[in-house]
This record gives sequence, C-alpha cells and structure tokens, in this order.
Amino acid sequence: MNSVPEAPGPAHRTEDVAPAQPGGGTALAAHAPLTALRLLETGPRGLTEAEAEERLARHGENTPPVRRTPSLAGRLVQRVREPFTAVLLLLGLVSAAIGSVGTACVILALVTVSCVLRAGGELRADRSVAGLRALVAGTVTVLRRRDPHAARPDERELPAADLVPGDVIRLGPGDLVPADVLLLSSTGLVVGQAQLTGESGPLGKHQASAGSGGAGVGEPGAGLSVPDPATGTALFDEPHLCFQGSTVLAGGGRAVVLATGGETRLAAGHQHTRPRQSAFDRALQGTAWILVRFMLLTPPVVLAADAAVSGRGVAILPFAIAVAVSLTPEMLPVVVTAVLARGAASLAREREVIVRRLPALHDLGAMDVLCLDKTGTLTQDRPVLDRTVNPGGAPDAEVLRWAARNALWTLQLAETPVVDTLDDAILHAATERYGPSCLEDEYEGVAVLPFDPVRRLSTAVLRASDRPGTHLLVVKGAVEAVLERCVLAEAEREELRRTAARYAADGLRLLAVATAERPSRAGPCPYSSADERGLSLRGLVALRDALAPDAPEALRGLRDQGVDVKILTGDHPGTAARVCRELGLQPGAEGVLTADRIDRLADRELAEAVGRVTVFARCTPRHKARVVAALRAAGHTTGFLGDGVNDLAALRSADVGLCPRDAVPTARESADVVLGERPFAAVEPAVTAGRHSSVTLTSYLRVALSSNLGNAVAMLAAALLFPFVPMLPAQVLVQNLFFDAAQLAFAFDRRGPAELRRPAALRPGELLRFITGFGLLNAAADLATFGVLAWTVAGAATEAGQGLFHAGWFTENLLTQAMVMVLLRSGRGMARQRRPGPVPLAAALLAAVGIVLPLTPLGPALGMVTALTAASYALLALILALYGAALVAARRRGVRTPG
Ligand SMILES: Nc1ncnc2c1ncn2[C@@H]1O[C@H](COP(=O)(O)OP(=O)(O)OP(=O)(O)O)[C@@H](O)[C@H]1O
Ligand SMILES: [Mg+2]
Repeated sequence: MNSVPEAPGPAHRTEDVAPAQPGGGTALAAHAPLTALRLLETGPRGLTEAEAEERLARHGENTPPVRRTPSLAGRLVQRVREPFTAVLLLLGLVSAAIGSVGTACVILALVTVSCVLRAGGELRADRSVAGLRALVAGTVTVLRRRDPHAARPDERELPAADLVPGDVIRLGPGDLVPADVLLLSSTGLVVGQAQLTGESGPLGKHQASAGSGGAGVGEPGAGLSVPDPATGTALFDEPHLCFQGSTVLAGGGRAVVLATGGETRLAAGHQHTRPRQSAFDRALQGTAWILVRFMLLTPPVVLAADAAVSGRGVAILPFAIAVAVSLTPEMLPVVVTAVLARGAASLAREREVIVRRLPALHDLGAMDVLCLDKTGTLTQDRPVLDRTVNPGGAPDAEVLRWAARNALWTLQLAETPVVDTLDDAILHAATERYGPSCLEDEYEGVAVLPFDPVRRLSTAVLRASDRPGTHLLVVKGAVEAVLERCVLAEAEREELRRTAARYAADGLRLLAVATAERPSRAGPCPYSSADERGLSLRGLVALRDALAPDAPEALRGLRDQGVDVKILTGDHPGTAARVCRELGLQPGAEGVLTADRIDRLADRELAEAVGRVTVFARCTPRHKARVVAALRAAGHTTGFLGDGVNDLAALRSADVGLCPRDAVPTARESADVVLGERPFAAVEPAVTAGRHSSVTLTSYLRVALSSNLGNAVAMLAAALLFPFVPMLPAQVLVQNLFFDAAQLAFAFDRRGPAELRRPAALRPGELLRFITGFGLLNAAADLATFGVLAWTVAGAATEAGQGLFHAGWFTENLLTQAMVMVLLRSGRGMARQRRPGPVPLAAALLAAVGIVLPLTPLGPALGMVTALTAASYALLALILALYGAALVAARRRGVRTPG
C-alpha cells in the first residue's frame, strides 16, 4: 500500500475544531474530537509505541467476534443442537426411559462418534487454511510515534489485531473499519453498515464539529460509555462514529480508536447478518428436515398400526425406536464435512486457495455462470496514458495538466491511505512528460470531493494565487457523467459521445476533464456534488490497461467446463465490448447491456434478459448485484469474481463470491473463496474441486438415504404383517452401525474426470425422487427376502425358527446395502476406473461382515442361528441377483447421477 504524505490541512481538520469549553457542559463537548482524544489519553498524532504496547497488554488483541474460531468444545455444543443429533438423543432418552439400556448406549455411541469425527474434520480444515489466513488478514494504517518527543508520527501498516484504544488510524475505500472509532477528519467518507444494522444503503459519515450532538466517550479505553439508545441502531446513525464491521465504500478519513476486541458494538452482539444460506445449505437442510419428520413419526405410527393389527403394545417400542434410528443418516454431517474439508485442504495446499465458508465449495461445483468484474480482475489495473485530446479531438497537453491537478490534490487532500490507480497513472504521465515540478504552479488545493462509483466523478477545488475571491472546480470522471454536467449544445455532446465511443472501441479507458469557476466559499465542507454542474469541458484522457495474461486461457477452460462467463463492469460499454472480444468471448446478439437499460427492466424481465447478454457496462455496485440476483432468479448457480469496493454487493448476492488475494480488504471479507496471487491459475482447479465434492456428496446421499428408507419401510411392513419382528432391535442397530462405518469411505472417494466435466449440483427435488424410487425398490427386495425366509424356514414363528430368520435377513440386508453402495455410487464413466476406490472396498468389507458375523459367537449373542438350507441360500442369491439387475436397469432407464 502506498501511503500519502501528511495533508497540508484542508478547512475541516482536527486542529480547527475548537476544544471543549471548560465547564461548558462536558456532555455536549465530549463529542468533539479533541475531548475524545483527551479522554482517551492520546492526541491527533497517535500513541507512542510504548503506550500502544502497554494498552495491547491491558485490552488484549483486537479480534472481531465473527472471526474467532470456535474451540473443540464449542463445536461439540453446536453439533448437539443440530436436528439429527437432537432427535437421536431424544430417541436415546425414550429408550433409557423404557428400559432399553442397550439401545440407549448404541445411540449415545453413534452420536458421540459422529460429533467427534465431524468436529475433528472441521478443526483440520481450519488448520489447513490457518497459515494462508495470515496472508489475507486485515491490516490497518496506523499513526504511531517512536517516542513521546517525536515530532511526526510514522504511518505504519499493522495487523488489525494489534490495534488499541487511542490509536489514530486512516481509512480509505475498500477498508474494513477495524474497531469502533470516532472520526477526527474526513473527506467524502461513505460507509456500509449492513453487517451491523441490516440496512445495506450507503451512509455518509463526517467528524463532529465542536459541541454537536452525538455519543460521548467515557474512561480512557473503556469504549463507548453511552448507554445504547433503546432503538439499538440510533447509535449507528451517528455521523461521527464508525463501527467495527462496517465497510468504507468511498472517501476516507482519520479516526481515533474508541473500542477494540470484545468491547466493540459488534462484539456486544450487534450483528445483523445471519450466516448466509447457500444453495447447498438449503438443499441439505430441506432433505434433513424431511428425514427428521420421518424419524419422529416412525415410533408413534408403528405403535398405532401395531395396536390396530396385533396389539403388542409398548413391547414393540424398542423395535420402533431402532427403526427410527436406522432411518437416520448419522454419518451425513461427518461425510459432508469431511468431503468439503478435504477439498478445501487440498486447494489450500496445492493452489493457495482459501475456502472461507466450506459449503461454498459445493456451490463452486454447482456454478454454471461466473460473472467477472473487468478492471483489476480481467485487466491488470495498471493503466498507462495513451493520449489526451481537446473537445475538438486534437491532441492537447493542457488536458493532462488539468487531470493531473485533480489527481494531485485528490491525493493530497483526500484522507485515503491508498492511491487510486487512475490518479497514479495520470500523475506518473504528467511528471514524466513535463518534469517533476510541472504542477508547482499558481494553483493550490482547497478541498476535494473524492471519487465514488455511483457518481463516477472526482472533483478538486483549487485556489489560484492570482485570482483571489474565486475557486476553480476541476472535475474528472466517466465521459457520460462529465458530459451531462457540461454546458454544451446537444449536437456537440452527441459528437463527443461518438468520439469517446471510437476510442473505447479501441479498448481504451476514458476520462473526461472539465472545469468551472465559482466565487470562493468558506466553511468546513464548502462544496457538494450539487456543485458539479455547468462545467466547461477541457478534453478527454485515454489510458490503456492490459489484460491479465492468463485470463483468456482460463476463460476458455471455464467455458469448456460448462461455465458461462459474463463481464460486469463500471466502465464504458465500448471498452467492455472490446475487452470481451480480446478475451475470446462473443458479446452476443443483444450487445452490451448498460445500466440505464437495466434500470428500465423489471426484475422478471431482467431475469429473462440476463441469460442472453455477456457484457454489462456502466454498472454501479447496485447494478452488479441486481444482475447477479437476476441470474440466480433465472435458476443459475451464480459465482462472482471481483476485487474492488464496487464489487462488494455482487460478491454478497452471488451463490459463491470469489476474489483474488490482492483484492481490497472488504472484498476479501465478503468473498467465500479467496484465490491465490494469480487468480486465474486457481479458478479452474477450484471449480473442479467443488465438483468433486458435489458429485461425491450427491452419490453418498443417494446411497445412504435410499437404503435407509428402503430398510425402514420393509421392516415396518414386515412387523405389521407378521406376529414377530423381522429383526431384533439390537440386530437393527448393529447392522446400522456397520453400514454407517462403511459409508465413511465416501469421505475418501475418488472421481473420474468424465464426472467433473459439467456443473454438479445437489438438487433436493431430484434427490427425493431418487431416494423414493430406489428406496421402494430396496423395500421390495427386502420384502421378497422376507417372503422367501418365511416360506423356507420351518417354524419361523417359533423361537428357534426366528433365530434362523433373523440371521438370514441380517446377511441379505448387508449384502443388498453393499450392492447399493457399488451400483448407485458411480456416475457415467466410472466403470473405466481401473483401481477399485475406497467405496467398493468398504462395500466388500460390509458384505463380508454380513456373511461372517452370524457365524461367529457374536451371531448367537445377538439372537441369530445359522442353519439355513441350501434351498434358502439359493433363493436368497436369486433375489440378490434380481435386485442387482433391477438396480442397473433402473439406473439406465432414468435417474442419472451427475457427471
Ligand atoms: N479516480 C477516478 N477519478 C475519476 N473517474 C474515475 C476514477 N476511477 C474511475 N473513474 C471513472 O468511473 C468509472 C467507473 O469506475 P468503477 O470503479 O465503478 O469501475 P471500473 O473500474 O471502470 O470497472 P470495474 O467495474 O470493471 O472494476 C470508470 O470507468 C471511470 O470512467
Ligand atoms: Mg474493479
């Protein structure tokens, strides 16, 4: 980050604010910056290093509550509150209450294993990105002095965690407000406070003048001591206070830190953003809730049905509970976390990609449209001056001088710690052509209205030494924005727009420069955007910004993988269209859709139009977010890749937000996935990793849920048809335990490239159809088994006969489940894999357990007797073969797995 030299003191700086009147009502005066500084035992030049160190020891690190990672115990508590776990524990309690201690123990063991495995998986995932997190951790520009006698403070970039109350910091566009602060001075500062108040609109902030209303400060470093107003949000509207968790959208300022770490409003629970629910979260939760309802319904339904049919009363309850437990995919959270965590860990290790929200990995795999911001993402954002022309189109050096004066004074007077790249390029070109002292002339800056992406203008107010009593406004900005504020005949304006379009079609970035003379005004904030009118045009500045070298190839790769690419930019439509072609994309028959046309479309019309358009230009942050929302409304899983403060809203409204590592801090905070230093090298591997997770999870869910459902239905039907239960509760639970263990293999599943060629999403509707269809098929096979056993086992109704019966069904059940694991797992192209992966291996083990366990001493212990006749075995084998054939046929006929 470049830092800006100390500003020469515009009208509204701290030093100009009158100190509190002695005895003049501290309650009022406490709001003035100087009072705040005094109460915090600091000054406008910040703390000394020694003071800061002492305060850091006293107040602790400044870590925002949202970023603290929960401990293992914390994670376990979170798990227990989840629906599956809660229902399982409830079933366990009921079992204990009716005396089925064994069942209660098995349930407890299942819950414990599942919680521990999952919490461990999350912890591992966190650790794998912990090292990378330091690379993207927020830093702050802080003013600190080496010792109390140092005349000037040093401006330093410190980790936000090192901030202490009393520190003086600088804020600029794209910064995350790192603590609760009070503004000392500001220029055109606009913040977003959605995270705190839930209101996404931008809010202007400026320092309080002496004696103005607002909140006070109390003891040094005690944070905001004023009681929170009843409404809770009124404090957030105070113009002179900015709060941790807000984002700087435009302008900049200097501020003193009031509260850090646990003492901020954010830490006090003022957080409005609910954890975002992605497509994946919704799909998974929807499915989970359906299962939970089934589980809760099972025991009462069994009791009622049994009462109607055979009247065994509460004696049937342990069996009913065991069935409800076997219906639960206990390992679902474990497998989901493990699959996502493994994907995230390998991306972190191999590509330096940080997945900040694990479910985003699935959404990345499901993504079928990726929107990209142009400047800084597709281009290098290292603009170089190409030419300057006057309104007549002739080369004109004076235009560059005016643009450079605007840039120079913006740099000097705006409080932002980072230099705008366009301003930097203009200053660089001017000093290169006319020497370093070219701008030491009669003009001196008085005030600035810094650039913001909605106005698309930046204005410097200058005073000429030879023209007392007048001010000169130098305005530069997007061509359309400047032209509409210039005094021009309509024909002239139209001609200038055409000239601009010609340059833009050549791929140049354009700025127009205009000036206006005004009688001078005094006061702390003498000019506003309303004054940017009646301008006279000085000319156009054209700059060239090269493409990111690996962008074209990466975009081609994405399109080959079935991801549609769109460009959303604040730039001129001509420049955008040209960049689009250079990237090998076709702008499409409808051409470029500009913001003014987007404004004329209703949400529904926009959702229809977005699919056909590739380039969207002159977008403000709101337009970018609207286009993304429209794509989602049209049914696309939409990603957004951007790096700037004008991309924040879109990053948040996308299914998955991505940003390069060098994006502005707020963008990194809003993104789900932070790519490495060369973002395009990582995009494709990240998408592939996402698809891997998505395909694996979908196939796991299909296998687990259809088997569980089939088994539960078959057992319930059998229990009602026969005077005895088809499996003893202990047998149900043991076979469930083995099936769960085998399914853990999905966490290590491998996928062939053929399955990863297209976007892969988990669709709840499709999943439910699949598990109902295959669940019923499974139930049919189970019932056929039941029939065969009842027919071939002599005296199935007697005690000894039941042992045979149970053993037969136990084996058959595990064998069918093993078969389902193999046959329903694979997508197309899987058969060609040579080495058997972990899932077929686990299935083989499961089958072996099914055959061997009844023969071991455990068999009789669980109430199984193995002396089936050869005829029984032959018939069971036949059922198995028929079931396998039916599975394969059903897979062929209809329901395809993704890939
Ligand atoms: N510092 C500046 N001073 C004056 N005008 C500017 C400045 N920066 C940008 N502009 C103008 O405002 C327009 C919009 O800028 P914005 O930052 O919203 O998007 P962008 O950088 O052009 O593109 P993208 O959205 O792809 O990042 C620019 O195209 C340019 O014409
Ligand atoms: Mg940008």
